Amino acid sequence: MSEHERSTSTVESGMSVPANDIRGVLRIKPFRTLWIALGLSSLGDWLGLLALTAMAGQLAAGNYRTENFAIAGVLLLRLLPAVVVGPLGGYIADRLDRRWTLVVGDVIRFVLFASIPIVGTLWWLYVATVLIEAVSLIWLPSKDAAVPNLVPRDRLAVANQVSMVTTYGSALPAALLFTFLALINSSLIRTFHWFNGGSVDLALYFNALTFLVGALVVARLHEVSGRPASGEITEEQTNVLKAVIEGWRFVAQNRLIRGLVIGVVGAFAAGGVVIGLGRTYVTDLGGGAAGYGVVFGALFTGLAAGMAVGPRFLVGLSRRRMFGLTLTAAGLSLIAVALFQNLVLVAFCTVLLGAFAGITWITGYTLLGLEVEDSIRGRTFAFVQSLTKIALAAVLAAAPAIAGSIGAHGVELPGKVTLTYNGAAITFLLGGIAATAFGLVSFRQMDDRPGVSVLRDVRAVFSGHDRGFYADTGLFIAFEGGEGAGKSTQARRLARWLEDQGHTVTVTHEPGATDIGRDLRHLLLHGASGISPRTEALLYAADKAEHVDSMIKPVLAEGAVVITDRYVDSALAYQGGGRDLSQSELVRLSRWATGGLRPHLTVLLDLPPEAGLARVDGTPDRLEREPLEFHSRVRQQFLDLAALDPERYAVLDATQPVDELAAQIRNAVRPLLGGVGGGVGSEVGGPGAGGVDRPYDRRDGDSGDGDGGGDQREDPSRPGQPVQPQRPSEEAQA
Ligand SMILES: Nc1ncnc2c1ncn2[C@@H]1O[C@H](COP(=O)(O)OP(=O)(O)O)[C@@H](O)[C@H]1O
Ligand SMILES: Cc1cn([C@H]2C[C@H](O)[C@@H](COP(=O)(O)OP(=O)(O)O)O2)c(=O)[nH]c1=O
Repeated sequence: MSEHERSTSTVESGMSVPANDIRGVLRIKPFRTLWIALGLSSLGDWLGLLALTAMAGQLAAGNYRTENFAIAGVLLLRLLPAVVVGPLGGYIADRLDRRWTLVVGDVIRFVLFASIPIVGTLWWLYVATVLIEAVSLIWLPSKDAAVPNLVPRDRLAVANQVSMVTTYGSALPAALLFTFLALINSSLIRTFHWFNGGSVDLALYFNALTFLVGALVVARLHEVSGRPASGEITEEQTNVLKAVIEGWRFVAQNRLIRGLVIGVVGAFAAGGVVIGLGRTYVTDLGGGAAGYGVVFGALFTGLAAGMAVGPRFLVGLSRRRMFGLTLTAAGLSLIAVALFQNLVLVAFCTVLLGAFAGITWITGYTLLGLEVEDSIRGRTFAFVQSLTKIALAAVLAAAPAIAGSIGAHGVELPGKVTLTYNGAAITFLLGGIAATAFGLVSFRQMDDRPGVSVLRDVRAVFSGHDRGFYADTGLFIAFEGGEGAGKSTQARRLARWLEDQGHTVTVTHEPGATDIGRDLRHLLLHGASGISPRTEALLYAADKAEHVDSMIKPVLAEGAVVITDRYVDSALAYQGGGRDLSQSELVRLSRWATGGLRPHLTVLLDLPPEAGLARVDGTPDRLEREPLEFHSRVRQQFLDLAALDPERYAVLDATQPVDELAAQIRNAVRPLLGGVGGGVGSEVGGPGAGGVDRPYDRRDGDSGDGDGGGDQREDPSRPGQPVQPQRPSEEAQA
């Protein structure tokens, strides 16, 4: 294990894990049990979707048109109950014992799924699909309502994130499993006479089994028993149609939301076309059930990859631009899927399609969270979610129907080559063109940098130019966090420790470390009330510009350590998360003010704002007087920023005692002190560390370590040599 890894794991295996850490929530046993049940049921759901569409196609086999209508029927029946009677599920779940609802729901779904291949007719497949959906409509709200009782409040957001990732993330293993089961199934049919079922029977039986196991898992979960307190669920259940109608009013008024809604619906429609017609298209290309599994899996691999790496690119590019661009790219990928009549190429383009759609989706969600005004955010979310459901239902139903009515067509190419384009390919093409158009429209609606070339922006992102830079000499550490998190306390503690080891350290803070800064600080914190958010952002930016130029850069140039109490993240969190200013604009403003200088490490001291504000004494300043929701948004924004670049952050639970925190901070800083202590050779710093031309300044005659951590203060291989800075990674150096 490298020094870096060791220090991170020490930090995280601390007694209390930060509230935003997934492991923390999974350590709660009842939640973990419920999570396993959810995982099984989601796996079953996806497997069921694949198997049922495949089976519907088979049962109606023979005619291109009826096959497509049969598939459309299954997809529509799956979605329709949710759209029409969605809230009813919550209402019923409200009146039943939760554990029994979950167990019985799973057992019923087990029986229904197992019955489908046994009965083996199309009409029973439809009836069972509706019944299964109806049960799911009660099962899911019961599950959702159970979670808040199993998890403490501050971990609820992470718990929801885990549930969401599990629900969608299980599509990929389901696709792999489906492919695998389809292959086994065909060899079973060949080998054994008694196994004379259809090519997906095995998948359906397996699927049934996931529900039975899920039932057994939940049966042991006594913690979820009982009925919810009234009102608990109904809050979650918004009436779909009502939300849509009310939502139109906001959409019509707001350019940003209009662009977002158009885009999100476009992305869903593009994805829906692939799901709705994937089965037919793969058959057209000569692939069977296994091929279908591959394409389906490709879509979700792409989605997952896009969601995982997309936000990293976002650091440099305006989110609004990113949104329209990736949607356009998703549309173009769908066009490529339609034109290439080859299964391998189709699978490849489907990965791209999924990746772009994934980035669009996550960007859209982030935009909704960050840039839509607080007062209408809830309604906008409800509106977008309802609309996507309806769009998905419409596309899933319409696409196979359109494909069925188009039928098969050939295209004559010069040289006597005939390309056959069936209804599915042509529908894909139409869907791709529509998604591309949606992407372009929403780009125009939302562009926040008119007149600036898109190519230049994109190039800047890929060259890393826009991401800022890290000083070559010295070590720059920032402390961030809400009011009273303990930043100044810990900054001083760390400085003392570093000085004891012979480093030259400057402790500073924002705002107000320079002469001009002091005046700005006074204006900002104790000046007249009613300062506009933009003015506030500019004044903080002015303070940063002065701070960086006149203090931070000169000290770093001498090779010393700079520890600052607050830096750019404070602006992004307070002015961006707290006020409603655009994140991308603030990123650019801060970058301009600081010349792009970024800390080698940011220590984020995370704690609930109530706790932090309670620690602050004296008359509260202008920002401390802001309401609790303001401070909660600030906290969330800090956590989001840390999540974008985990290597550069140490996120610590600031409710811990001062000494414990100080030790964890030392652990996080130690690997950056190149040449100090062991394990440097295995550090992740890599080549970047070797290129350092200016070592730290280091006083002679080390005094004691002071923390009893047993650290070595010198590189044993280079006694008496000054220490060299190490960087967590090279990637970010511009
Ligand atoms: N880990 C901690 N636990 C309890 N109280 C703390 C802790 N760290 C600091 N404090 C106290 O909280 C108050 C605010 O600490 P300070 O370091 O000034 O926070 P900040 O700089 O983040 O506003 C001080 O009274 C300090 O003694
Ligand atoms: C640096 C910075 C601070 N702030 C806010 C956060 C704090 O409420 C205030 C700084 O006050 P300060 O008293 O230094 O905060 P703390 O004692 O918590 O460290 O300014 C911004 O809003 N934007 C910024 O860019």
